Amino acid sequence: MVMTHFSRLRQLLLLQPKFLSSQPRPLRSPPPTFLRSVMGSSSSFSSSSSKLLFRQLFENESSTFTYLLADVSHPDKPALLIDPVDKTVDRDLKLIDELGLKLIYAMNTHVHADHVTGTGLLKTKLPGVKSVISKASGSKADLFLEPGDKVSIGDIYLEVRATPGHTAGCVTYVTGEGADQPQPRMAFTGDAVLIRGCGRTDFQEGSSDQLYESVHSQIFTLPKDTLIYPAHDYKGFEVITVGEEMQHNPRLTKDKETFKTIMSNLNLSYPKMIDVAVPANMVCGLQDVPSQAN
Ligand SMILES: N[C@@H](CCC(=O)N[C@@H](CSS)C(=O)NCC(=O)O)C(=O)O
Ligand SMILES: [Fe+2]
Repeated sequence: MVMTHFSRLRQLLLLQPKFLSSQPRPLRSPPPTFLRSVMGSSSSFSSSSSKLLFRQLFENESSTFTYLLADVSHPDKPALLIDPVDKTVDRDLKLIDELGLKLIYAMNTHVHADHVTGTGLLKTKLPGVKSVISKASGSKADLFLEPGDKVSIGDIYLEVRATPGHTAGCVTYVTGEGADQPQPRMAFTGDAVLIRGCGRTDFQEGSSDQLYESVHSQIFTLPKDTLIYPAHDYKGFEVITVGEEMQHNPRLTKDKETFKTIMSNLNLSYPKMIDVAVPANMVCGLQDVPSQAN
């Protein structure tokens, strides 16, 4: 499904009329607080916005972060997942059930090369969930995003920024601007920016020139206190700020030519699962079930 633009203020929420409401918000009990805790592969923390529920989850084999966001002040508690992994779908669904959330969107930042996305599996287990990816990815999904699009759950939204370079279709999702939105802002950078690193650029139409431009124009221009949540971590980090990464990223702080030299000398071996993962992820992770691969 290709969506049209309306002043780039379009929100995917419009496709979910039940979440459109002009009614005043019902009075509710004191807002829940979500204190930071690091327990196994899951963590959460408080936001100045009482309506955001946030969880950072980890998949050990591919070192992938999955993010759960929900608007818990909305009666339906609408939720979305960013970069779910097939192997941890049951964990994610159990958590969603325990928290009483309604999963609306299963989103990817890009076509992953190292693991199979959980979006297709989520759709089979929770019919009604919409898979979401950038139009530029060329992958199958229910909803295709373009730069400037907004994905809403309740009153919270994610803005889509094109950050190609690791792959041609990479996007970064940034929480909305404004008093009503989570502060500080949060940027889900996929593999564009990793903490003290960045995504490799040697396959999937990767380009170090493009990645450098993407990061410097779309991510390092965000407020310095913006929290960066990457798709992977190989070094024991969980979250960092834009300001800190602008100062300490060993690759992206360099000038572009030095960056390109660094990137062409990484000498990384290909991800073990690349030959399985990329074809699977081009069809939402369900290459063997074509009728459900959207
Ligand atoms: N060893 C892992 C793959 C590690 C890898 O290549 N990671 C990617 C992100 S997943 S496409 C990457 O961009 N790494 C950058 C870096 O500097 O490490 C496996 O076999 O799966
Ligand atoms: Fe990747």
